[in-house]
Amino acid sequence: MDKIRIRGGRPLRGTVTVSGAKNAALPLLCACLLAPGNHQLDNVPQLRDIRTTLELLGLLGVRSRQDGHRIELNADAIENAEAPYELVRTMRASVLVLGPLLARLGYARVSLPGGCAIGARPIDLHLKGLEALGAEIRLDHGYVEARADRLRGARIYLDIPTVGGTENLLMAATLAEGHTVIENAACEPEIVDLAAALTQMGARIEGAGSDTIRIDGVTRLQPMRHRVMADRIEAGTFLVAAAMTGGEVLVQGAEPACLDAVLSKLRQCGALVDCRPDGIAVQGPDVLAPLQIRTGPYPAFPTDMQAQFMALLVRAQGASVITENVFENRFMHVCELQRLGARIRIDGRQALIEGVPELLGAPVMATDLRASACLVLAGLAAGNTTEVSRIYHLDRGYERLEDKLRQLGADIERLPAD
Ligand SMILES: CC(=O)N[C@H]1[C@@H](OP(=O)(O)OP(=O)(O)OC[C@H]2O[C@@H](n3ccc(=O)[nH]c3=O)[C@H](O)[C@@H]2O)O[C@H](CO)[C@@H](O)[C@@H]1O
Ligand SMILES: C=C(OP(=O)(O)O)C(=O)O
Repeated sequence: MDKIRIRGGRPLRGTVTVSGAKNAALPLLCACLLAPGNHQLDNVPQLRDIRTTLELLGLLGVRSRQDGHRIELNADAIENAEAPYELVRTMRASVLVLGPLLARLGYARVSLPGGCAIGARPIDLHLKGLEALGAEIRLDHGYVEARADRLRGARIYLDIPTVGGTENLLMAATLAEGHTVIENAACEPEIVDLAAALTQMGARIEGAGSDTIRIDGVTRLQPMRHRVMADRIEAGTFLVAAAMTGGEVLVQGAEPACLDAVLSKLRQCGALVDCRPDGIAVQGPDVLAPLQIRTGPYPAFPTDMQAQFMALLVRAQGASVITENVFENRFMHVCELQRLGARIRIDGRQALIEGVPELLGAPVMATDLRASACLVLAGLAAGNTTEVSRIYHLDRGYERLEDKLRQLGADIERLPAD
């Protein structure tokens, strides 16, 4: 398995360009199942999760061609409605084929994704919502089997504003008969991006980005042509990297409007943040101030940035508290940060971080996507050498992270498996 080796202690400087958002591209690719014809998606990041999704869509009968960051897909013939365990277990977002398959074919069989490192992550709300739309759902040997001759519009209240659940139901409702209202919907920018693409396909949607989404079903949709939004989490990761190394970086293409909570915390820790027409520039402070962070559904502070901020706060001057409200087990990076000398105590959903003046490099192991990013960032700020193993997690969600960091002056290299 590949590793990343970092020799830390260099401030990052320069310009880096943000890629398309993984979490927008995945539902957009699944949305292609809704309409026959030739779809085109631009600004798709080159990531392992994207390759897995294309493999899954291929199994279902979608033909695709990738040219750099453009993907063309043809969804004329959906021959198969089954998403197998082997693929779903490697990428939970595969469950996003459920709504579109059901809406288009009236049937879908999708493996239950199961838990993952950061939490149990059930899909009960996706299933309840589809049942409200008239689907008959059966669980059979770890698979969800869903059937409906034609979905019918309904009023759906989500107990939790689930991102994937909102996306699955939004896609399904576009082809349902009549009016659907999703209440307590997730408001994440990726949902706005998906709704924009669906609207361009002919769907009738109002309120995406708010907690109430209204959909008037149509009988057919046209293929999409869409440019995937910029990745706000990748952008945030570079901003944190610059701030914690005392560097100065412009993240080109970053959208400040999607990053309010993150930018506010960067300013509170002492960084200078400048939102410019071409992106966001950040200059790190000499001394990092401690922070109180509480993660939550958008527009609150994103759980996907929690681990990266912890890497920053371990060197702040004073005590910080991070409360993780979205996932019950998203502190797996803590014991690895401790190997570098961090002083962190976990108390339930809270991490209490006592800043230390310096970290010292060590071998560490990545456990999930953002934990990997956190360890790479910590390695950039630590003295000596840090080696991060199991970086396949990183490749799920960051496009050429080590190349982009090297371009900013980091001493970082990928070591191929022995
Ligand atoms: C591909 C993608 O976009 N992934 C993002 C998406 O994941 P994902 O869509 O899986 O996250 P959800 O918003 O669904 O999960 C939020 C919380 O709701 C719970 N829940 C969810 C669905 C359900 O049916 N029942 C239930 O209890 C989950 O266990 C979790 O505790 O949003 C998360 C929260 O911003 C991000 O961390 C992920 O990066
Ligand atoms: C948790 C994440 O992704 P996924 O939902 O694909 O596991 C993430 O992007 O941080």
